[in-house]
Amino acid sequence: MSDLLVFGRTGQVAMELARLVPEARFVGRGEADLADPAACAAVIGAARPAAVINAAAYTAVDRAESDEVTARAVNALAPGAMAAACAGLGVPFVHISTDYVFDGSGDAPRAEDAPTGPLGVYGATKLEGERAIAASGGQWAVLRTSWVFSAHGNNFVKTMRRLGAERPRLTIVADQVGGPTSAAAIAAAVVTMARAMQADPALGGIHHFAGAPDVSWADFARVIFALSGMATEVEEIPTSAYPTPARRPLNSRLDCTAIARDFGIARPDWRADLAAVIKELNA
Ligand SMILES: NC(=O)C1=CN([C@@H]2O[C@H](COP(=O)(O)OP(=O)(O)OC[C@H]3O[C@@H](n4cnc5c(N)ncnc54)[C@H](OP(=O)(O)O)[C@@H]3O)[C@@H](O)[C@H]2O)C=CC1
Ligand SMILES: Cc1cn([C@H]2C[C@H](O)[C@@H](COP(=O)(O)OP(=O)(O)O[C@H]3O[C@@H](C)C(=O)[C@@H](O)[C@H]3O)O2)c(=O)[nH]c1=O
Ligand SMILES: [Mg+2]
Repeated sequence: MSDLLVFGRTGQVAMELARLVPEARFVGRGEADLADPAACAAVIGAARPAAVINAAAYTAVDRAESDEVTARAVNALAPGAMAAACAGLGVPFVHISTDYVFDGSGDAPRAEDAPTGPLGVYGATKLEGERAIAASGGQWAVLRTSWVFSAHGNNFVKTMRRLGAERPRLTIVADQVGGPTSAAAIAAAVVTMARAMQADPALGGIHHFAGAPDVSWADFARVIFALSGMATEVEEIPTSAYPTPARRPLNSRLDCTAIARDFGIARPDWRADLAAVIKELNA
């Protein structure tokens, strides 16, 4: 896709997009700061791309609690401005959102129309972004995903390998359950969606996409250590024993049937993707 414009250069998903569609135009912070929504719209207006993917966001969940103004500009106002600019050009806009728009109650996987109820500023501003995009009147899609990992940037896999190398035993929450998702699988999904939307103007809307099977962070950590050949022990703790500025949902399970039906995209097995990422980290 040579006429594709991507917001983000250095993030996990942006880096995987650069591998997948190197011919796309990648817009970094130096070219458009998402704290300045009008600047983002101006970049789209000047470039006149055939489709836009937004892979940039304010993802520091705890920091967002004390930095709400910036988090809102980046996660809500800028995506809204991007979607409006795409609507003006009549081109598809694909955005990425999060399991943190939900309150995490119960233990059933959530469908796209399940009631939202973010527990913190990050989730609340991401939800505001979804709503601003939906109000744009153009052709848009929002991919809600969870627990992203890759060989680049900050993520739980890299944190575990760093902490596990320093300590024989780690305490990890076992009552938060979700689907770890590789940035590579997300990149492939959003490119597939953008292409399909170009071909069919009726396609779009919110779609859930997460790796399978669902696991707790503690179980995820155990597989990270096993595949890394590390002997680090995992002690299971409840969320109440791991206080953080932002509350996090306990149940992050996403029902991913709609994306299979509408776009032919299946849930990726995170264990296979994790093995590939660990191989890359070891190389
Ligand atoms: N990480 C996760 O676990 C999850 C992420 N998501 C969503 O997936 C998407 C991609 O996330 P991921 O790849 O992990 O994100 P990362 O945190 O790895 O990267 C974020 C990207 O956004 C850019 N960015 C942040 N602030 C600004 C700004 N003010 N102006 C311009 N660029 C900015 C960063 O640039 P710079 O390097 O210059 O700061 C970076 O390229 C996001 O929408 C996120 O909300 C959804 C579920 C889980
Ligand atoms: C480092 C560490 C974390 N934890 C817990 C904290 C948290 O509940 C869980 C995961 O830690 P993280 O810092 O990766 O959590 P967090 O940054 O909140 O991850 C989230 O990021 C945003 C951007 C999303 O959209 C979500 O899908 C999710 O991936 O593990 C432990 O229990 N022990 C530890 O030693
Ligand atoms: Mg984090």
